[in-house]
Amino acid sequence: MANSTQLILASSSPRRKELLAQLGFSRADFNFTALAADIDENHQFGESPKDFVVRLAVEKAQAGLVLFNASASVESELSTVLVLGSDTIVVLGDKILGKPVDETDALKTLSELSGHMHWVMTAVAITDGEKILTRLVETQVQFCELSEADILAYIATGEPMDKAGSYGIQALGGSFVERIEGSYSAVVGLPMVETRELLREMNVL
Ligand SMILES: Cc1cn([C@H]2C[C@H](O)[C@@H](COP(=O)(O)OP(=O)(O)OP(=O)(O)O)O2)c(=O)[nH]c1=O
Repeated sequence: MANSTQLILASSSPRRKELLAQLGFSRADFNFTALAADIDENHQFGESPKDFVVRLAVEKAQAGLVLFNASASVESELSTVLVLGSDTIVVLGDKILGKPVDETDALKTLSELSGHMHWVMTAVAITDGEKILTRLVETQVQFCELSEADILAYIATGEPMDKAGSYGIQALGGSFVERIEGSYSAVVGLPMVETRELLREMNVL
């Protein structure tokens, strides 16, 4: 990674941080800074799930750039800044399922996912302040049948509360997943292949 390029991950997700770090294996000088870019994540009336998730990834990247620039030192003003944002949603039929607002909501979501196939959509956006590149990755996930007791025991672990669709495929929630068709890393929050492509296009890797 050129010394004059600073990569920022506009995310507070520890999973995205881990996945992005894994992409730097071929560059000893690969590094990035993570900062939380809080945006309004409300769905707009009439917006398709695909447009919604891409918009949020773009807005996170743009908000991250604004935040970074606001705190940048004179030295860092001389370098190129690239900011990466990402967003994940679960889509069941025509319903968008984000993170649960509370345990009752998690129970409702997991009951709906039980025994059914849903889509996980993850978008990634990277910007240098002038251009913005995006990728959208859609993955099909089939859940096994869950009893209410299974769901309540899962909710009691606390795992669902910060995750889209109220589950984490990378942890206990993985035991509900019968099969997936698509990108595992995208379900976890950052599609590795597509993110690597974007970083290559921006000359980071
Ligand atoms: C479906 C699924 C989602 N998730 C996570 C990925 C995302 O972190 C989260 C969805 O919320 P997001 O709003 O996409 O991200 P976030 O709020 O966690 O982080 P950021 O600061 O980048 O906005 O759900 C899993 O960890 N495992 C899964 O199996």
